[in-house]
Amino acid sequence: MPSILSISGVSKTYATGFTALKEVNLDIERGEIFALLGPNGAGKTTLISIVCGIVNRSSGTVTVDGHDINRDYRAARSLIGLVPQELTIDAFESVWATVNYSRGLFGKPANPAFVEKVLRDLSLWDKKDAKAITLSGGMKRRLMIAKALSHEPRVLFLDEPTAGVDVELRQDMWAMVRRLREDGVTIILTTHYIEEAEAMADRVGVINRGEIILVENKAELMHKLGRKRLVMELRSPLTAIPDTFSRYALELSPDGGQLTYTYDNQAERPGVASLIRDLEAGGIQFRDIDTQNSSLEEIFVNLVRREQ
Ligand SMILES: Nc1ncnc2c1ncn2[C@@H]1O[C@H](COP(=O)(O)OP(=O)(O)OP(=O)(O)O)[C@@H](O)[C@H]1O
Repeated sequence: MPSILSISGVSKTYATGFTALKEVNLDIERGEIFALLGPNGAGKTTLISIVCGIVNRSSGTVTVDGHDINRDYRAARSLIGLVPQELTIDAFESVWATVNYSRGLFGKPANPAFVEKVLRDLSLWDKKDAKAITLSGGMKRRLMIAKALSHEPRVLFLDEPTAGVDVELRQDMWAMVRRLREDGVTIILTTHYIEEAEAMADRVGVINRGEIILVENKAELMHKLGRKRLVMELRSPLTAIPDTFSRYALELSPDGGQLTYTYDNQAERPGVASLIRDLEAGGIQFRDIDTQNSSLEEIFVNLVRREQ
C-alpha cells in the first residue's frame, strides 16, 4: 500500500536566506507512529508547517494519501490534524464550542456524536461546557488534540506534545496517542526526548540542520543509541592507555586523569566487570567511578560526526 504521507525533495529557504530544510525525503506508513527527533532549530516545525500548508516550500512535493498539497490542497489538508506547540484556543469559548467550531472550519457537517466520542476519549466530556480559561494545563493540551481531531483527520501531527508537561500527564498523553493509533490514525510527533520516541514510536527519524540524517525502526535505533559510559577518576594520571587494554574502547582525558569506557546498553553487560578486574590487575587505581547515559545532544553530535 502506498505511504499515507510522502515528502519528496522538500527544501525551504526563508526570506532571510536561511535554508531550514535541505532536500528532505520521507515516507510515512499508514497507521504508524513516527517520531521525528531533532535538536532546537533542526527544522521539525518547518517541515510540519509545510505539510500543513502554513509555510510554503521552496521546492519538492508533498502528497497526503495521494493528494498533492498544492494542486489538491483542500483534500490534502482535510486529512491532516495539527496540534501545534503553542496553545491556540479561545480562552472564553467552551470546550464543546471550540471543537465544533474547528470542525466547521473544515466544512464538515455537524456531528455531535463524533465530537462527543472525541471528548470522551480525551477525558474532556465532563468539561464540555467549561470555558477553556478554566481548564488545567493538561486539559488545555487535550483540548488542542480534540480540536485537531474534530474534522476526522487520518494523519495527526503532534509538535512537541509533552514539552514542559509533568510525568503523569506525559504518560496519559502517550496512552492516548496509542489509542488513536488503534483507531487507525497515523501519528507523527516531534520531540526532543529520546524516552518519548522509545515509549511511543514504531519508527524514528532524526533531523539535524535541515537534513534527515537517519530513519530507522525504533528497536534498531535504540540499539544504536542506547549507549552508556563508565567514567573513572584515576588516582594517578596516565600518559597513555596501556596496550593490554586495546580490546576495550577506552578514552583518556587530555590531562590523563580520567578514563571513559563507552559501551552498548543493549548488549549483555559487555565486560564492565572484567575491565575493572583488568584495571586492578594492571595497577591502575581509580578513586571514583560513575555511569552516565549518553544524552540526545551527544547522540546527535555522534550522528553528525559520522555523517561528515
Ligand atoms: N520565518 C522564519 N524566517 C527565518 N528563519 C526561520 C523562520 N522560521 C524558522 N526559521 C529558522 O529555521 C530553523 C528551523 O526552525 P524550526 O522551528 O523548523 O526548528 P525546530 O526543529 O522545530 O526547532 P524547535 O524544536 O526549537 O521548535 C531555525 O534556525 C529557525 O530560526
